[in-house]
Amino acid sequence: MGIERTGVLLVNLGTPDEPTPRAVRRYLREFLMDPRVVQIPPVLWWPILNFLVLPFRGGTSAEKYKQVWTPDGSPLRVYLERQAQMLKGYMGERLKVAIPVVAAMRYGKPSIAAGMAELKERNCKRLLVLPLYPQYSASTTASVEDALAKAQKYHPFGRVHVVQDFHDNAGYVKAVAKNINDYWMKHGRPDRLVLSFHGLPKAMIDAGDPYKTQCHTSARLIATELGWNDARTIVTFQSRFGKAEWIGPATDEVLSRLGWEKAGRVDVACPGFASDCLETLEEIAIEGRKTFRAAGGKEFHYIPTTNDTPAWMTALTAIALDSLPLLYDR
Ligand SMILES: C=CC1=C(C)c2cc3[nH]c(cc4nc(cc5[nH]c(cc1n2)c(C)c5CCC(=O)O)C(CCC(=O)O)=C4C)c(C)c3C=C
Ligand SMILES: [Fe+2]
Ligand SMILES: [Fe+2]
Repeated sequence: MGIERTGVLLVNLGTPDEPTPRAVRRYLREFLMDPRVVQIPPVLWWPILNFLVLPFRGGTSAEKYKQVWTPDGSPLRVYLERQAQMLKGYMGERLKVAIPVVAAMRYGKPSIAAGMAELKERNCKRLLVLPLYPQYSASTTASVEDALAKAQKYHPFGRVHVVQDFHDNAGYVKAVAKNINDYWMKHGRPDRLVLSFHGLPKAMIDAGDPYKTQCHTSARLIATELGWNDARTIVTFQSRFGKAEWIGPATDEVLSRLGWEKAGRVDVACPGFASDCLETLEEIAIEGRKTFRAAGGKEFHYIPTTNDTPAWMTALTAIALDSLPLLYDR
């Protein structure tokens, strides 16, 4: 069987349908009941989540989502849909055959099962899955695999290949570095560059998750590409959730210290996110700036992620094309 019967599923984490406490609770309930994400036995965790976490977090989180919501919806979903459209166009140009590309979310809508159903309807027999997580984690990549395995029962494909990560892919590294450099060409260079990745509970790393090592490798490669692989570049981890110990150093603590030390201009980029979302636009661009300035820092810049920039879409196309031969008959 050739390439023409292959469909591509472009997957990201998921986001609420609306910036309301109800919609946010619904989304967080699905997300935080995933045993790959919260590894507390469900009988203990379910009441904690539903009676202690969601009643409060639903409201505070909805307020945060309101600050970044666009007229077309949540930034994560808007970018995912644009990325899927562009990937389809770029792949079609390179392959000279149009193959379907469908966007899906691990939590919320459009679901992975719905994406698979759509590709089956379009007569696809094989599936290339591209999770938009540059660094592998069981909490993200493996969780997408869980959802695929579950949906395979209803929407079976003859063969499925899941891209595991692309943390050291040359196209990814160059696209992130170019994005930062393009920003610097317009706005000048900082004194410090903070590369902030989403955090993870330390226990997951101790259990063998390669995520932290992959983040550090990506950061080193990106900084080297920029000619900044030295003390000016600092790797941090953001978005701590819950009471357990998370990997560090924590982004907010480092921003506080840099402000307090009068370190000069600080730019933050988030190479672990393939598009802007709540965690970059609210937590870094809004809250991170406040933290830095409250500590006495003066100049703070948030550098947007690669989103739908041509360099990133070209790199993503190359990542997809590199994996496609695994789905041909050889
Ligand atoms: C980029 C990779 C991500 C990893 C690894 C990850 C792990 C992880 N996240 C939580 C808890 C939350 N994450 C939330 C939002 C969120 N997380 C990622 C990505 C990763 N998460 C993204 C892209 C987003 C943004 C979604 C959006 O709608 O824009 C949230 C929800 C927001 C909030 O209430 O603060 C939570 C909660 C855990 C526990 C975890 C690892 C175990
Ligand atoms: Fe997260
Ligand atoms: Fe957050």
